[in-house]
Parts: sequence; C-alpha cells; structure tokens
Amino acid sequence: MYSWKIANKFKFGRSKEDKEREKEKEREKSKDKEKHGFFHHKGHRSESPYREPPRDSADRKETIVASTSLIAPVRLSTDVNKYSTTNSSISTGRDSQRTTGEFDDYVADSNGGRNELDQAYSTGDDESADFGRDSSRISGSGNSSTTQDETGTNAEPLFSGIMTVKVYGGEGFKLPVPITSNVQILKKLLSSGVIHQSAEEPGVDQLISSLSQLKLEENGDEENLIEGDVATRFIPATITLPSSTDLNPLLYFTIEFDNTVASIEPESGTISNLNFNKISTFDVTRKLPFLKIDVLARIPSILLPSKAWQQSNSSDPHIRDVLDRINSNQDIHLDSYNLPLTLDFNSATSFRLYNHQWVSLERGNGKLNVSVDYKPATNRSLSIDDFDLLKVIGKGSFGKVMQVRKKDTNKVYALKAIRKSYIVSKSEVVHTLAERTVLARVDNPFIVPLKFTFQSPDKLYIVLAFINGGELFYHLQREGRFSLSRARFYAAELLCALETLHNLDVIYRDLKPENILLDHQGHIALCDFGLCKLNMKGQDKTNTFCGTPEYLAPELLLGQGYSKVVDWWTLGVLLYEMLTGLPPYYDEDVPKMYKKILQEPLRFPDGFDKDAKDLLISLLSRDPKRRLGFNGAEEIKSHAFFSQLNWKRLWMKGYIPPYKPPVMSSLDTSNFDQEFTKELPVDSVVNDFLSESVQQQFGGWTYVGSEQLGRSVR
Ligand SMILES: Nc1ncnc2c1ncn2[C@@H]1O[C@H](COP(=O)(O)OP(=O)(O)OP(=O)(O)O)[C@@H](O)[C@H]1O
Repeated sequence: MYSWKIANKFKFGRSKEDKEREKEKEREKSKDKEKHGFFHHKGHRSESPYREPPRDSADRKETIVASTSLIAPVRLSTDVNKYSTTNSSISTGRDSQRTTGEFDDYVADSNGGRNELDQAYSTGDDESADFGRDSSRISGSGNSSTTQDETGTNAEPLFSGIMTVKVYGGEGFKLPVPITSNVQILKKLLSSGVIHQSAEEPGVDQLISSLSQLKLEENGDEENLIEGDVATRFIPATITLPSSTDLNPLLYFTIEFDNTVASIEPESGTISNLNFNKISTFDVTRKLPFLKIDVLARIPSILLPSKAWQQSNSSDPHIRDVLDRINSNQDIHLDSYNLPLTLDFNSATSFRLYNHQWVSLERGNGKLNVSVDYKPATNRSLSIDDFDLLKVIGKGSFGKVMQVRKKDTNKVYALKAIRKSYIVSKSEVVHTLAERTVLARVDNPFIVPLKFTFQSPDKLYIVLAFINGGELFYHLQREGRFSLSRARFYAAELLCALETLHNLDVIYRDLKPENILLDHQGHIALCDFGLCKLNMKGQDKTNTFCGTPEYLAPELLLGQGYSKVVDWWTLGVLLYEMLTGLPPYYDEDVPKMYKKILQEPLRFPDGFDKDAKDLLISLLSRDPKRRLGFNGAEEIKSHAFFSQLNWKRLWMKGYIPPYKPPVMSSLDTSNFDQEFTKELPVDSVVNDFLSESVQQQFGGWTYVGSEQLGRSVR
C-alpha cells in the first residue's frame, strides 16, 4: 500500500502524547495570555514554539486588487503609516468587497483615468493588455473541426463529449486488518448487510457457522481474530452500522476523471466478490491520458480487534496508520489503477473503449469488470437551465459559488456566477477574463479543472470540478497548525501547481489557505485565478499592487516591480503559516505588518525542523534575486526539505495524502461553512443594462472543450 513515506520514515509529525502535552501547555499559556491581556493578533510574538491562532471565518485574509500598474513605493518611516487609513477595508470579513479603488492614495493611475475596458485590447505592460492579446483565440464552438469562435476568428478544434463507465463486478478484495471474531458483533453486522443475490446464497446463520469453523488466529493475548482476507469471503460488502439506519459500504470505488469523482458502491455480494452494476457518466472537455480508479475501505471501528491487540501491533507503521484512520473514521485507501484512455476525440460517432474488461489493480488487491463508452457531444451551448442548483458553498468578491448538478450527466460541479455590471463597475473585467483564460489553458493535477464557461446577458458563469474536501483555511483553522509531513505534502503539490503556471508565463499572485482546496482524497486543488498576471516571461516585471496583505512580498510593497519570484515568497509564507499557525510577519495592524515584512528578522519557534528552517530562510529572502526559485522551481524541488520525495510520483498523485477529508459522497458539503450552505441556492435575477460595446468584451468567454495548450498563456 502506498503511504506518505516521509511521515513514517522520519516521524516528523508529533505523537499523540506530544500533542496532548502541547495542548496542556497551550491551555496554560492561553490562561496566561488572558490574564495578561494579549493575543498574538495584537502583534505579540510569543516565545512559545507554537501559537494558537484564534481563527474563525472573520479571520479570512482578503485579497487586495489594484487594477492599475503603479504604486507609490513604501518609504518606511512615513508611507507605511498611510496604509492605516485603508486598514479596515483590507481586514474586513469575507463578504466585504474587493478593495479596488480604496488604495487610490497609494496607487497612481498610470492610465490617466481611462476606463480599463477601453484598453482591453491595447498592448503594453499593463494588466489590460493580457486579455487583449488573448481574446482572439480563447473561444470557439463546434466539435471536431476548425471552427469559428464568438469573435468570428478561426479557433483550434475543440473536443468534448460524454464518457460512460459501467462497473459490473469485482473480485479478490481483502480488508487491510484482521477483524474481531466476536460472534455477537459479527452476527449483528452480518445480518444488517445486503449479501443475497439469489435464494441459493448462504443465510446469516450459515455465514456465522462458516466463520466459527475457520481456523482463527491466536495472538499472545489469546484473542481470536479473523484475518482480513478470510473475513472478506463472508462479510457483506454493505452493512448497517449500529448507530445508523443507512447501508454503509465496507468497500467502495471512486472513479475520477478531471477531478470529477464518481463513488461506486456495491449493490450486493461479499467483499471478495462484489456486484456493482453501476453506470457513471463524465463530461469530457479535455484530453486526459487515463481514468483513475481507487478502491477504499470504510471499516467501522467496532469491527476492529481489541485495544490490547491494536497496541501490541502498533509498532508496524502500516498497521498503525490503518488503525489510526479507522479509529478516526477515515476511509482507507487500498489500491488504485490508472485505466489508459486513448479516446479518439476526432470520432464523429460513439465508440466502445473497453468491453467487459477485467482490470487488475496496481498492487494486486483485486480486479474489476468494466466497460467504457465515449459519445461526442452534439449540443454544445450551455445555460444555467442545464444545471440543478444544490447548495451555496462559498462567496467571492463578485458573486456566489454554488454546488450544482449537470442535468444530463448528473455530475456535480461548482458554479461561480459573476454579475457583469459589477465587475465592470469595479474595473475587474480584465482579471475575470484572465481567470477564465488561465483555467482553460492549464492542465495540472493540483489546479481545479475548468469544465465549462457560459454567459447570459447579465452574468458570466464558470463551471469547475467540485472539490469537496473544503478549504485549507478551514482545516488549518480547525487544527491550528499542521505536522511537518502534512505541511510538506501540501507545499510540494502547490510547488508543482505554481511551476506549471510559471511555465505558462503566468504569475499566480494570491497564494493563501483560502484559495487552496482539498479534494476528496486530500490532494491540493488551487482555485481562484482572479489575480493571475499573464504573459510574464523569464524575469519580466510588473507593478500592480495586489495580493493579500499577510502574503505580500517585500519587492511588491516597495513598488520596485516584481516577477514570478513573488510566488515563491508566498509559498514560503504559506509553509510558515502551515507549520506555526500564522504567517511569519503577522500583525493585526496592517501598516505594522508591512513594516515587519520589510524589516523584521525571520523568527522560528524552538525546535523547528532544520531543513524546513533552511528552506523558509531561502524562500523568504527579501532580495528576489537571492530568493530560492529565482532560477526556477527546480532549485526549490532539490532542497533537502523535499529530498525524500519522488516528484514524478507526486505529480501522478501517487502519494496517499496525509489527511483524507471526511467526504461521504460527491454531494457532501459538510466541509464547507454552514454560513454558506444554509443559504438558498438561487441564481438571482438581475436586469442590468449593458451597452453593446461592454457586452463585446465578453465575446470570447464561452468554453465547452479543451483549447490548445500553448507554451505560454497570453
Ligand atoms: N471548484 C470549487 N469547488 C469547491 N468549492 C469552490 C470551488 N471554487 C470555489 N469554491 C469555494 O468558493 C469560494 C470562493 O471562490 P473564489 O475564491 O474562486 O471566488 P472569488 O470571487 O474569486 O474570491 P476572492 O474574493 O477570494 O477572489 C472558495 O474560497 C471556495 O470555498
């Protein structure tokens, strides 16, 4: 079984006892803090190795957007204080608007007040130029031949269709740990399951008697156990847990295509001989080399052997990991397989790619019987009516993000609705178009995949894969900080995402826990590309003052012009925040924080890991030329902090994430803030008047299938 090796090898993560001790210390310290009336948010830098950030939704870091290019550089003695007047607008909660325009004191309007829309097609090194150069080639419609796009120019061929995966049955699966042989427990659970296919199948009593005839393993404590591979021949694939009335699959599959996940649960059978008979359809909007199949076990802790057995076996890191996951209600990843997809997108007719094929999983943990069909799309234009609106899952500066279900394929997506008049009034058209352009071009396992974009006269819509493990912010908020191995895993996946963007000449500019989502397995999916700067080759510099206060790089604050290297600064800030609970120069008072970013020495809690410290010092170098990553992502990847990582394997999502978010199904929104999910999901009706020329700016918006990936995104 794959596992996150580094964690096991170096045991960087803290033990439960350590955590308990630390919690106790923290409790003492916070009593102390209350007594002395200080919290770290007040800028106090505690000597304690760990600071407990009192996060809640209101602590979300807000993005600053300044859409003009020049800023007055910060002169420390005086100008830093100027920021105090904008302080409140920067640090308000998530519902507050972006701060475009609120920085006017510090942002010199290089465009002489011209409306940004007027310049959307101009050239030159300003934000507006990005979309102008790109707009002629960002859209199209039609199926497999060269077509005309909305602006009338020739577009590259587009490919899209629907792929249907049928899973009939599975054989040879095992449980990863022995289970209890307690007859009472087994009888209760076995009788609650669905096992019968026909009248000839054995009944529960017969199963129990078969179990009792098994040669049960005896350990030192003379506890009888049933080995995982033996148990599976008798245990139903789905059972009802004591605390529930629902059927719970003990084993299930996920089929993942382009970050859209279908969960395939057994219909009947035993774990070693399963019947699925399930069909799942996927919207195909880009060419991907394979379909990822994962098999997971969801074992209730009631089935585990006694605590004594668990303790005596916990020296085996594999068993310990499995037991830890079961005891904390996490699913266990058993095996996976990448099913190659040689889809002929040019085909005008449907075809079958696999026909009742037995597919053996990678590490020999059983096999599955599947068929795969592909049907080219016929109806290519989408509207909001093609979706059922299910839940509100988030709010950005420009509108709601909703969980939706596409009516024809039943696939669940995230839909971002943006009101055109609003982004026009905020001069945010260019950033919004840049977001769509980057998403349409980028292809990286750690970046949220774009599925479709479409528009109505009043709104722009972006349909993305629904990433349902919640924001990294949400998890960091709950846990305070992450273990070293967990922070390393997220940093490594993000490094790959940023590297891909840089290779496409894009600066991301807004890395922060609020913009990072976890998928159902716990892998990273970077979202929110609204601040991307396109067409930044090599060491090209730009000047726009934007980002998030806590994450702003010194060269950006100083108005010296900045390049891609700012993203490596933000990676350093993020890694520091994941390991300690707060960004390195955090201060509730924004001007003070800026001053600290520019001047204060970087401090580490006692006992901080040596390699992590060395990497952070290199990433948080105030001189961009001396910052690690100045010569490309490769030099960060080669740092000792990542020495145990196989980057190819990481890229293939080959490491099991250190934490799997509790996700029950593709519909599950439990990892999202109730503040949003309790809202009624409606696409509000607006009747804004937008002139013909304004509407034309959105001419290249629609996306229904993959666009050619160029060397760079422009
Ligand atoms: N693909 C997705 N799957 C699940 N949730 C998502 C997805 N995309 C966005 N969200 C949720 O919606 C929130 C807002 O989305 P996003 O950050 O893209 O909006 P925005 O308007 O660009 O926000 P901001 O004001 O931060 O720039 C995210 O923080 C996230 O919680």
